[in-house]
Amino acid sequence: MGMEVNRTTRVGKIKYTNAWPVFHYFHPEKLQNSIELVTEVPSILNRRMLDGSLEVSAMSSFAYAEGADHFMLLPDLSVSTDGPVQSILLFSHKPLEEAVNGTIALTNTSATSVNLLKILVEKHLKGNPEYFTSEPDLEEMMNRADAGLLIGDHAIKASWENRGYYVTDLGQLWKEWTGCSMTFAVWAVRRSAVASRPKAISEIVQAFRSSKERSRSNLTPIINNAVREIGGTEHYWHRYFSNLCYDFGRREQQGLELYFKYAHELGLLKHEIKLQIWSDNTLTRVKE
Ligand SMILES: C=C(O[C@@H]1C=C(C(=O)O)C=C[C@H]1O)C(=O)O
Repeated sequence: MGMEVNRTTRVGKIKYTNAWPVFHYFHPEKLQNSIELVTEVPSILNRRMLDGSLEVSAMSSFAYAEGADHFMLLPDLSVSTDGPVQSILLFSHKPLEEAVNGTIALTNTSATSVNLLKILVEKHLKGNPEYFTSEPDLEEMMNRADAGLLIGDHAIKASWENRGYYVTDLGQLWKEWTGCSMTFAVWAVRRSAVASRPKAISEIVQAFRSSKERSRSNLTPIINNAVREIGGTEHYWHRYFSNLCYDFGRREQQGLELYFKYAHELGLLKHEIKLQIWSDNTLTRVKE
């Protein structure tokens, strides 16, 4: 067939610091294919991937599963932790065991973490709370609820303020309960884009992977940006970024599969999910 038409590919970037290493050296203007970068909180990127107004995005792993028929995962990319994450935090007035039978406010910026909380509460802690969705404003949440869930930089900033709340790190609780790692974000591509612009997708995947590798070899520029834009100390951000895993290997995939299995058992996901990962020869298979 003829040449691929160079249409603009819309790519979503997570607004939170946790995704920075994969985006720090991702420079759309240096790529051959035309790219428009959209920076938003995860819940908005999720919606735009589902409605087709983005072709490629970092997004909530839970939202990938909801739209798995339309998506493929990009290889070797995720935001995961094998234990505490420091930025997925449930703040509560009372100890966790009591809070899980009260009222819980959920940030409207997340998909993975709100469902992770539901899994942990129902399956592990045997709680039965009432949930409501809220703007990510801790004070507002704690005025109205027994506990509040924040993610990303909202959680990080709240954790620095220490208002005497109990704090539960969901990455840590998941690890204690299952022994598994947890994948909060994945990078996905719409299948329609795999078919219509394979070269652009290849180039984008390469650019993400090389940004990740470059960031890994020297975190200093990213740490400095975080101190300047969010606050906190170099020491804090060094620990934060070194603790996050940006790969998507066997261990991360197993943890995510378990999360999807539990989500399906609780009726949070309609279908069982099989991870489908894009590769450079995906197109030949899609065409068959
Ligand atoms: C580690 C984090 O993971 C984020 C959590 C997400 C979610 O809960 O849906 C989505 C994307 C991730 O970047 C975080 O926000 O702190």
